[in-house]
Amino acid sequence: MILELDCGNSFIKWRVISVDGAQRLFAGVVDSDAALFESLAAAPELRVSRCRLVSVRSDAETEQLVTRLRESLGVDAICAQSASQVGGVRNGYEDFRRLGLDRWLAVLGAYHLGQRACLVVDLGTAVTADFISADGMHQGGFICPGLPLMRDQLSTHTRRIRYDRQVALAALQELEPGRSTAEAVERGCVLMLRGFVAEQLLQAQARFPEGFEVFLTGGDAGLVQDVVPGAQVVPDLVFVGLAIACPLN
Ligand SMILES: Nc1ncnc2c1ncn2[C@@H]1O[C@H](COP(=O)(O)OP(=O)(O)O)[C@@H](O)[C@H]1O
Ligand SMILES: CC(C)(COP(=O)(O)O)[C@@H](O)C(=O)NCCC(=O)O
Ligand SMILES: [K+]
Repeated sequence: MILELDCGNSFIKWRVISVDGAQRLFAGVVDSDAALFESLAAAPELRVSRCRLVSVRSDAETEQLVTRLRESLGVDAICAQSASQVGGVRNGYEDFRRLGLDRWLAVLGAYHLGQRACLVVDLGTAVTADFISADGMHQGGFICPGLPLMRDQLSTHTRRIRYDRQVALAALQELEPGRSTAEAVERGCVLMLRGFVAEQLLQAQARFPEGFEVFLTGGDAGLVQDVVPGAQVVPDLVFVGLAIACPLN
């Protein structure tokens, strides 16, 4: 079994696939290393022989996780590294090492699945958009705060924006103008995300007149899905790229 990990700024997405990659055996989302090892311990008949991961966390945090994986599962995790080119895809950053590794893998995954020009939007702690031309050139992208950062900034920097999490979830049942603080903030922030995605779509239309594929991923992809009716929502997009960047044979 192969253990795959996508360590974002807020959550670790993990999954266990069969060695031939054909089956997804276990999967989960956890908010800490400790919770990851609890989940793995609870997976019945787990036999991990290989492990690969991508992390946008600090080197120290990533090394700590790799050490713990070695101690508890006996596997040496392979970590995705920056590259100026993988297969037919070229990194468009001035310094390719600066492009977030999750973005790079999502770009690799999208181009592999789409086989033509692509727009990739990843909605997590931050929201990122990346453009790839039909011939595999990553053209750069945009970064803005994601939903959790937007709402946290509002509550941190105001005196009277306060509401609890349960109310927040209920507020997102619809997007009419809010009649409470929770509704006004939650819906306002979701509209920011949707507006951002709509703008990326316009940019892609101008950039790729011959046509393009749109990929949405990240924990909040569902909130913007209907802004781009033809979009493919691929929660595992980073893992698709991880398999390309870190082949195990
Ligand atoms: N089951 C879930 N677990 C965690 N976050 C979720 C879930 N479903 C939706 N979300 C949303 O996804 C966001 C995190 O997305 P994610 O792509 O995991 O972020 P990151 O890669 O930055 O850690 C959360 O802030 C939350 O709004
Ligand atoms: C932009 C990000 C913070 C997104 O992280 P995430 O929301 O997935 O946790 C991450 O890709 C990152 O740290 N990038 C480095 C900066 C850059 O891509 O230019
Ligand atoms: K992201």
